[in-house]
Amino acid sequence: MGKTAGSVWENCLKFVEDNIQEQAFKTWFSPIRPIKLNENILTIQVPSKFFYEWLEEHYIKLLKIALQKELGKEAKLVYSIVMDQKYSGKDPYTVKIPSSNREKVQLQEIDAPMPIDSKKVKNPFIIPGLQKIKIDSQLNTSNNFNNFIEGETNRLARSAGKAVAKRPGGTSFNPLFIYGGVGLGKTHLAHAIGLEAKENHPDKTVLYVSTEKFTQQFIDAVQSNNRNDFIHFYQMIDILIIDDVQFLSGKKGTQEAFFHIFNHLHQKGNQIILTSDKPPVDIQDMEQRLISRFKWGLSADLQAPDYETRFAILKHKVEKDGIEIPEEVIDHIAKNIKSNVRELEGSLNSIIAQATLNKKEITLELTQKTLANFINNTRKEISIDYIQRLVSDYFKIPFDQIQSKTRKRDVVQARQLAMYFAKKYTKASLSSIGSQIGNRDHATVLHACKTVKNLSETDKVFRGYVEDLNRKISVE
Ligand SMILES: Nc1ncnc2c1ncn2[C@@H]1O[C@H](COP(=O)(O)OP(=O)(O)OP(=O)(O)O)[C@@H](O)[C@H]1O
Repeated sequence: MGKTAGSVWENCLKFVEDNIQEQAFKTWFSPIRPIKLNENILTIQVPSKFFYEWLEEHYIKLLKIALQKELGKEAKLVYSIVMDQKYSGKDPYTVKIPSSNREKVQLQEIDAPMPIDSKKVKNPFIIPGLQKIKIDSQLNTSNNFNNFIEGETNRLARSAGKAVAKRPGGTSFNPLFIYGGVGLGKTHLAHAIGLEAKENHPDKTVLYVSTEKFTQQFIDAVQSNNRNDFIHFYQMIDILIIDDVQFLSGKKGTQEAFFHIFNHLHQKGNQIILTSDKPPVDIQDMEQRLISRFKWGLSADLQAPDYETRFAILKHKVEKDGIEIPEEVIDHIAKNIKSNVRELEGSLNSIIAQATLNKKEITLELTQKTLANFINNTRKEISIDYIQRLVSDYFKIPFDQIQSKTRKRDVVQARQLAMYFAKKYTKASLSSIGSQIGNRDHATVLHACKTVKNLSETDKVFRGYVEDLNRKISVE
């Protein structure tokens, strides 16, 4: 009977087994599947790129001897990476991706196996048949460095991002942890780093994913028994960008999977970029081992832009869009809209819209009027009712419980927070706040405000609640 891929590989394994430790053999050789024999060329399937690199580094000489014993001096080896451990037997060049990723990340086709041209093969043993997996990086090209305006408040994060894009994995900024409040440019910067890294290193795989999507993919993978495939997939990425990691909070399973991915990538010197709305230590319900890893590299914050940066951002935007606006208008917006860049852009857009709709010129007067409306509109929804609903939603405590007389500890705490924020964000009097939140008197409201203040100073977890809620309310 003629030789088959199976019989050749079986004999190779016997030889390898006699020459290495049992444990190493089990780890590195048992998962390999022989898939094709074409004259003196054997194709084997390995479960990941990492796996292939390990074989190359540690066992290639042994493999060569083993294979030459079977197929003669001209023996050659081709690797095929198949994510799904169970090789389907249909098409050796198909990289199987967990269905969750296939749909959501839109992992694309792999490179077709390179034609085997022995004259071009540099390594006389290995045929360059290793498939490279192409993935869609999910990067938004409009969020690049060219239109990310530099200023005092983002300088460190921006230059760290630039350094990472130049030498991904090669700086001590691994992971690069970018944090800051809403609308301050975390996502924009993360995309910019990814885009520039891709441009500098076209051979590297870059992937941007939001934590929400990552979590959903993980849930899908678990449900379809593809947990390992999910982890292997992410372990292949050279530059992994995960946005809003604070949303991993409380998600134990996803945190665990991410821990394995993080360790693997970090160990290999692959770059990890994370964004969050708060610094690592302030993320609640996050495994300590992850928090400590987040701090391994560089944590850089983005703060609310100062006047000069706000001015420069507005100026850049109008110039880019080819809109003529007097400098005093830009100055007026930059002086009045201070909270974040999203709001800054929003206010500029409403001024442009007003002028266009009414066929008017953009003047200081029109700007003042529009801005007054804009500020009113963005603040309009902050009513006591709105605050109560937000608090009820945040703590998952039914609205009517907050309104009730119950003295249950968590409800009391939620009620006190609602009172505190009602005092902070509305013009209502203490007694009016009390009557709208559980029909209490003004002394109760006063007591609630003091309690919240005191607890924020002494209790870190509680302070986290206050900051989270504050952020949520002030965005609206
Ligand atoms: N330095 C900057 N220069 C130019 N545009 C900026 C800058 N910072 C932020 N922006 C713009 O502001 C808007 C909000 O930024 P982005 O979405 O990146 O914020 P974020 O911090 O990720 O917010 P969130 O916490 O809501 O996710 C985007 O349109 C972004 O392009």
